[in-house]
Amino acid sequence: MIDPVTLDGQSVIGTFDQKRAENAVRELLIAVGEDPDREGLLDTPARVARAYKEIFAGLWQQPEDVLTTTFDLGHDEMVLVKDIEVFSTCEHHLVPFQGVAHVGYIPAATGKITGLSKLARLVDVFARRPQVQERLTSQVADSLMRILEPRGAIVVIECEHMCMSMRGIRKPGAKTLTSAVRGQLRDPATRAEAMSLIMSR
Ligand SMILES: Nc1nc2c(ncn2[C@@H]2O[C@H](COP(=O)(O)OP(=O)(O)OP(=O)(O)O)[C@@H](O)[C@H]2O)c(=O)[nH]1
Ligand SMILES: [Zn+2]
Repeated sequence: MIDPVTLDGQSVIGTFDQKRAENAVRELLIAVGEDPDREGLLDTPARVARAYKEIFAGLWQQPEDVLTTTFDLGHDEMVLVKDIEVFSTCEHHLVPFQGVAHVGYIPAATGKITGLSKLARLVDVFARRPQVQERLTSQVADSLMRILEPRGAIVVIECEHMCMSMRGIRKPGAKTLTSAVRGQLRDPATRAEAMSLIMSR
């Protein structure tokens, strides 16, 4: 057993092991009563393992890897990117949750601004891990605060969880909203301005 390493509040114990993932998928197929040696399933363990490598690629990335481009535009008012598509995986059932993220921040007067696409890349770093929506939301906000040192940050995520739609309680269409608000965006007027931008269609 490798000692866990804590990444942004999430501990991981190693890097991706393709062979081990293939063996696990083969075992799972046997466990559900399937024949992993029938023609249609022959390549499935390797294929699923590769898919998991992609789906969980964020486990081996750091937010610093994507918030690279920073520049000083002298702009010190709110920047908000909304409706960023999110695909993540619920850590309780390993099925997807999907929706949108809205990410905003107020740069410091002399502070750093990042490229708009980097905010979407930041969401992906954390979404591509086994997740709960609350932790995903706060990881995005906390890493923005740490790396860009803005005056404030707001992250709102709206998702449908397949573990609530396709199984269990079976309530398709139910949406979970989570928010993480930091720094000056906690001020009621500033927060209200951000929320009205987020909610406007
Ligand atoms: N807070 C939170 N809960 C989540 C998230 N994703 C899934 N869950 C919940 O995690 C819980 C796991 O509950 P358990 O009782 O251990 O599992 P279960 O028997 O499969 O529960 P059901 O889904 O109610 O059938 C469920 O209530 C899920 O809805 C998430 O992102 N955040
Ligand atoms: Zn779940």
